[in-house]
Amino acid sequence: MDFIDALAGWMTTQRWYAGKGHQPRLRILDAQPGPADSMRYLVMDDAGTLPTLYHVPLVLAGSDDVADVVDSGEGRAYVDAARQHDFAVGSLAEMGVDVHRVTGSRVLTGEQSNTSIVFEERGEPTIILKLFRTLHHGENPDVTVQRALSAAGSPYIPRFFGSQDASWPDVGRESGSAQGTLGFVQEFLPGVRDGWDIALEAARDGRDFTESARDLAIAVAGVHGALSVTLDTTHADPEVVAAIGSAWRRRLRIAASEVPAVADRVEAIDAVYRAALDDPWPQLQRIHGDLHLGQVLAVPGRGWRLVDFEGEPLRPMAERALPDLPLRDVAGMLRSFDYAGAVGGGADGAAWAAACQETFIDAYATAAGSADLDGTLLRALVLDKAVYESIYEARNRPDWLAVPLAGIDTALTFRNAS
Ligand SMILES: Nc1ncnc2c1ncn2[C@@H]1O[C@H](COP(=O)(O)OP(=O)(O)O)[C@@H](O)[C@H]1O
Ligand SMILES: O=P(O)(O)O[C@H]1O[C@H](CO)[C@@H](O[C@H]2O[C@H](CO)[C@@H](O)[C@H](O)[C@H]2O)[C@H](O)[C@H]1O
Repeated sequence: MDFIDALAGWMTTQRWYAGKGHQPRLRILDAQPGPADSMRYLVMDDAGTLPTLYHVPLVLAGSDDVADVVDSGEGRAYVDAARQHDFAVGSLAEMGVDVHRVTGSRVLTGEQSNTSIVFEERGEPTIILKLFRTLHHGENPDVTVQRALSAAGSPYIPRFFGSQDASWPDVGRESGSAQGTLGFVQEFLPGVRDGWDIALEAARDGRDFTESARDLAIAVAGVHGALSVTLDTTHADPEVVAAIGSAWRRRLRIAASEVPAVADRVEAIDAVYRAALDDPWPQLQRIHGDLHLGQVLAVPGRGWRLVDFEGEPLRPMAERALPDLPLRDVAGMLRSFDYAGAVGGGADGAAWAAACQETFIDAYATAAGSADLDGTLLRALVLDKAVYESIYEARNRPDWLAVPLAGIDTALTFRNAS
């Protein structure tokens, strides 16, 4: 088997491989020397509807009797460099971190669309490096937003330590090359649990979660307030509003073509979009962009922290870096309570979710930093999120498709009643 076939075979087994549902068609766009004798392969997959560029650092091991093998032969093997301590520490140093106190490293396991490595200093986990696996031209929003929040002293995110960019050939650009983010480093928060885990347990047991929902709303509003003063904002000119409206409708068309139940509701959903597009809009600003309970971490004794500001994975990267409506994040959290209520399997999941949603909205409205809560706009954004989720679930977790579909019906019923 040649190298490219072996690479394709290995990549499809990785959680971060985004091309689920098709056979990869790979070509190596570039190979750049990395730390600890590694080679960063920048690998284009042309098989999907849009080409995807993957970041695949590999290192040659002297024996083929090793773990994480990508390709092997003649007693040697290419292995995943991300799982090699020397590569990990070398990358950390390249991102500007003093590595003298680092005593160990390990790759985080779990449902991750990137690869995160946790480092110990004197035996204690203190640093986390997130290696982006898909690369895009332009700085990754995760870096732009977390660096700005950290510099502003926001208490609602982990502290930002550094990042690293790379350039690669791109015949589609006038300059002939593209530049984007390979990864970044931040403070590791020990002993955290993510909000999804905690909420699901509470929903299952029918335990009140409104106090946590209130604290979450305060954290989200605090992040919005800090971002509205630290990064660019845009006036919602008619062209900007029209562009966001087109993105809603583009998404609705994709969902309608993949999910019959959405196709049946296109007109009703579009009526809500029309009303929202006719409303006066607030100033647009940077936001989280894919906020849900899985993106918030509870730090023992210190409250909530938001992570993963990369935006929705199904959205084009250029769109994710634009100023947007803070209510998009509010809508994301409201939908997430709905998910936890539905998936938790408690006696009255719907009532559990409704109590969290009500508390979250009330607390957000009065918290420092919050944006104006326009009901029509919020309803459109809740629908847009549920439409996005219907595509996400149809493609990744068909068993859960009923959750966003029920969310769409609730949002439409609410509109008819008002
Ligand atoms: N600063 C941090 N401290 C502790 N754990 C973290 C930190 N950042 C991320 N994590 C853990 O890693 C998981 C995945 O992080 P995330 O940024 O969402 O990665 P991805 O974009 O690959 O999904 C989080 O759900 C959390 O469990
Ligand atoms: O991979 P990411 O965490 O960036 O986000 C994607 O996957 C999420 C699923 O894990 C998806 O979130 C949806 O499911 C959550 C429960 O697993 C739920 O809390 C969210 O409300 C729901 O949107 C997210 O939309 C997707 O972008």
